[in-house]
Amino acid sequence: MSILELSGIEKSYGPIKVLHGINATVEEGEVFAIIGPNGAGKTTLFKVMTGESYANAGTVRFDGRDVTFEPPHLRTRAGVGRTFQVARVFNPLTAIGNVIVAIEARKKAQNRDDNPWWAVKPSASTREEALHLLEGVSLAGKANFAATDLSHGDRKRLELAITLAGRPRILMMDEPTAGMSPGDREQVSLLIERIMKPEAEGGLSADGRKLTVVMTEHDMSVIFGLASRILVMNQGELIALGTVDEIRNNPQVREVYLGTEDQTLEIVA
Ligand SMILES: Nc1ncnc2c1ncn2[C@@H]1O[C@H](COP(=O)(O)OP(=O)(O)OP(=O)(O)O)[C@@H](O)[C@H]1O
Repeated sequence: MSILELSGIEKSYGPIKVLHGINATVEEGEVFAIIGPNGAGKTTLFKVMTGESYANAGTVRFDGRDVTFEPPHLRTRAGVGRTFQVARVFNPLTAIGNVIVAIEARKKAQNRDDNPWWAVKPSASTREEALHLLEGVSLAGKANFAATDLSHGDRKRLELAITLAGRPRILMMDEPTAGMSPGDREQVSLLIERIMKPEAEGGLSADGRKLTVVMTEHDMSVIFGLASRILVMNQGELIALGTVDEIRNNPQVREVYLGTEDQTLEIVA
């Protein structure tokens, strides 16, 4: 079943049109990657999906509901989680403190409780859930570190735990491996594969279903290792949408993005 549907998405900045009628659906449980050269419109399309930017024409549906003009915080509440190129964590708190606040925020939203979060004393079950999430992203050993003392990679792990605390149905990841070494990138790929699984299978998806992931990413080995399907953009147009093999063998994609050198493709083979 489609969890996200984009129909006829157009977007302009002033007189300049940067998205030209994008149609695509994201299926539940898949890793859907958006790739393309610099300036192709990937980030703009991603923001239209998260609500950080609104389309000038077309519709965005999440779980069958029209969310085209719904702001990000309401989409988050409905199950759209989001991570950023530079991890957004709350520096004054510890790692576990960050996750506790996110869990309490979710519970408050569920209970429609307007008490300020700082009045909350976390329950034992909240602490347990926070630790479980930190374990899931391999950060339990640093639960009591101040967020500000964590490395770049660990901050990304923490941001992931914070986002998962909201129990999203779809996880929108903007370049999850940005600024990482090749070894760290591989770790992140393995982590994404693992956390997507339902909890019963050792993952962190809380509702028994596989989590859906949408990502923009420049590292082709990450994309080709993880993606179920890939959307390729060029100059605001969707030029291809298909499986890894279909995209790797698409002559237009090779010409505008992957390169025609066999060497380029061997690296990611
Ligand atoms: N806020 C903005 N105002 C005006 N033009 C913008 C704005 N944001 C993006 N653009 C333009 O829209 C086009 C698409 O940009 P976008 O950032 O979506 O591309 P991208 O594929 O994500 O690029 P990159 O890989 O470099 O991040 C570019 O020409 C860019 O200059």
